[in-house]
Amino acid sequence: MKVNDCFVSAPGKAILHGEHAVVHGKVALAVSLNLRTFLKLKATTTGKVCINLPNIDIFLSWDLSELKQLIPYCCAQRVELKCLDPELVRRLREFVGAADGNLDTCHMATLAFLYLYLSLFGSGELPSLTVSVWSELPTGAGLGSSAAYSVCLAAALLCTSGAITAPLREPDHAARWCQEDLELINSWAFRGEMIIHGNPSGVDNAVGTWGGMLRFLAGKIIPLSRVPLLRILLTNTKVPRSTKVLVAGVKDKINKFPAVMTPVLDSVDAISCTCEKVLSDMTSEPITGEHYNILEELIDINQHHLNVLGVGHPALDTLCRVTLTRGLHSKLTGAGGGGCGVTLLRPGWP
Ligand SMILES: Nc1ncnc2c1ncn2[C@@H]1O[C@H](COP(=O)(O)OP(=O)(O)OP(=O)(O)O)[C@@H](O)[C@H]1O
Ligand SMILES: C[C@@](O)(CCO)CC(=O)[O-]
Ligand SMILES: [Mg+2]
Repeated sequence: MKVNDCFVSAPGKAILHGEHAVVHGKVALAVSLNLRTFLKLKATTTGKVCINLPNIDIFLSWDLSELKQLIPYCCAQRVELKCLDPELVRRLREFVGAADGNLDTCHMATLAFLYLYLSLFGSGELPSLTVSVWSELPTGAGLGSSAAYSVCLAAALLCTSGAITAPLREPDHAARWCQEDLELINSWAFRGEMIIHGNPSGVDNAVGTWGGMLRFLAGKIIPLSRVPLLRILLTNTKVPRSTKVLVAGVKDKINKFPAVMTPVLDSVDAISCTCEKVLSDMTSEPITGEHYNILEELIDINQHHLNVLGVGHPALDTLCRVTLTRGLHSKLTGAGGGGCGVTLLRPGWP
């Protein structure tokens, strides 16, 4: 099968408030970054599928004949948006040598690629192609690298399979898909995230798909257009961590102490809603120091909550302490446990 070449990109994100709580049905506020992941898909005649992932040192190729062996297991049922095909996941784990569940998060990227490739092409002829993905985002540092990767894979493979059309180029050369195509991309990116994360809320792939700033609640995505210009400093502690492990740890804590943890999640929800209200006020009335005082206090309270949820790290504590000596307020962003923090900069700072 001969397919067209394709080049796509997707942004990373920062979460202002609501990480972890959003997995448990609470509100999150997130914004896209001008750091992107890029994917180039090239049609080949080698009879192979090759994947080059230089950021995580993975370079693999398979003969189409090997992959065809997996087809009878992948297209029997149309799986629902919110769940993976468990039989295909099991077969793929076996295929990549991780049947015992022993797969590091880097190799989850391979599994996510194969899952999407076989799900989208399994009912027809498998195309021979080479996919290369590279990113400006640090991998596994809280800036949505897994979601940007999954969005790129979903967009390129859907485009190549003919499920969505190649986007029309606008005069400024920024190509855009229609809403329906974006929803399809988002739903397949969510499956990629399910493989890499285990139990994602969907907020990261939503920002990676639509960009801009949005409010996310239980799968519902509301773009926020009335927001003031905020200056946010990103700091990478360079402490490695895995979102999958951190999300599972929070779930365990909630199961162990439901009466203790539920109010914490409710409070994070209220922080997101209060922050959203203040941001909206800042677009309809003159911005004052009081607006910033509230935003800073919300950041401090949320950072304490995230420590209570068990996703802090001494390096993040240091970030908060050091920035506070300059009068600035910081919190972790994304899954925490290391990775990146955000610091709100007041206008005119320093
Ligand atoms: N450029 C990339 N190439 C290949 N795989 C990637 C790339 N970026 C991310 N990944 C996949 O995503 C995993 C990291 O995802 P993880 O969710 O733990 O961190 P994150 O998405 O950067 O942070 P967060 O989820 O907190 O925003 C990597 O181990 C790899 O499987
Ligand atoms: C920790 C988390 O809330 C955000 C990771 O960027 C996980 C998720 O929402 O899927
Ligand atoms: Mg992630």
